[in-house]
Amino acid sequence: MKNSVSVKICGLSSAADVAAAAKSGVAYVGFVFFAKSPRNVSFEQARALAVDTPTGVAKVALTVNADDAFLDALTAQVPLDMLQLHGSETPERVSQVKTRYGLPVMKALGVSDASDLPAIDQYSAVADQLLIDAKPPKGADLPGGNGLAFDWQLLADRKYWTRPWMLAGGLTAENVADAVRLTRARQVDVSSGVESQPGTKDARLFDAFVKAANKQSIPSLL
Ligand SMILES: O=C(O)c1ccccc1N[C@@H]1O[C@H](COP(=O)(O)O)[C@@H](O)[C@H]1O
Repeated sequence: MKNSVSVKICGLSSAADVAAAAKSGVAYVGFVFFAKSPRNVSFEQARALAVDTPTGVAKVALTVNADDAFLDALTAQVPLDMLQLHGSETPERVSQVKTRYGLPVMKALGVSDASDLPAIDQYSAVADQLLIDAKPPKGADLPGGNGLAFDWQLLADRKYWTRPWMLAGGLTAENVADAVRLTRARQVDVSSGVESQPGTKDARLFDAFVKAANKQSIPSLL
């Protein structure tokens, strides 16, 4: 049966991990293009991984405040299905990227308290998808991928967002069912939670994560 909560595993850097993620039933695989990240991959590495990604699994490139020169080179060299903008890109920049590259754009937005929620609406008007992640701690090297969760209760009473959205931040096989139940997320994203150490995925955790994400799913009426 098809998973009703779509899972993205981010920060993949080996062909074996991409194959294992696809076998676990993920909807998306993510490749990180951010030099400071332990999950950073080169365009050449990503191209090889993307070419081998099974049809039906969307290939997402995660970038952080990337300029046009970087995105021109990335999109020319790596076959992609989506761009994930994980920096402080403005709504105007999201629109520019969408127009220039003709790819769906997912904008990541950090949440630590209720005051972070109104800004999400501005992006809802321009991005194809939203990714709601924990805000990184002050002074952190990485704007995401820190294995930190935020208070999911903040999303429990949210008003309707007009775009599909994904929940991220500190998710693991142990907590993702609770996160889905509280937030009613239909898509979840994980990186650190399926790793044995930063940057090293543990493919044995992929199945457990995908299963746990779907544990609380509402049964289909069909
Ligand atoms: O994973 C990274 O190294 C990374 C680097 C820069 C920006 C975002 C990054 N990861 C994204 O962060 C979230 C949450 O990750 P985690 O599960 O808490 O480790 C996820 O969207 C990753 O795609």
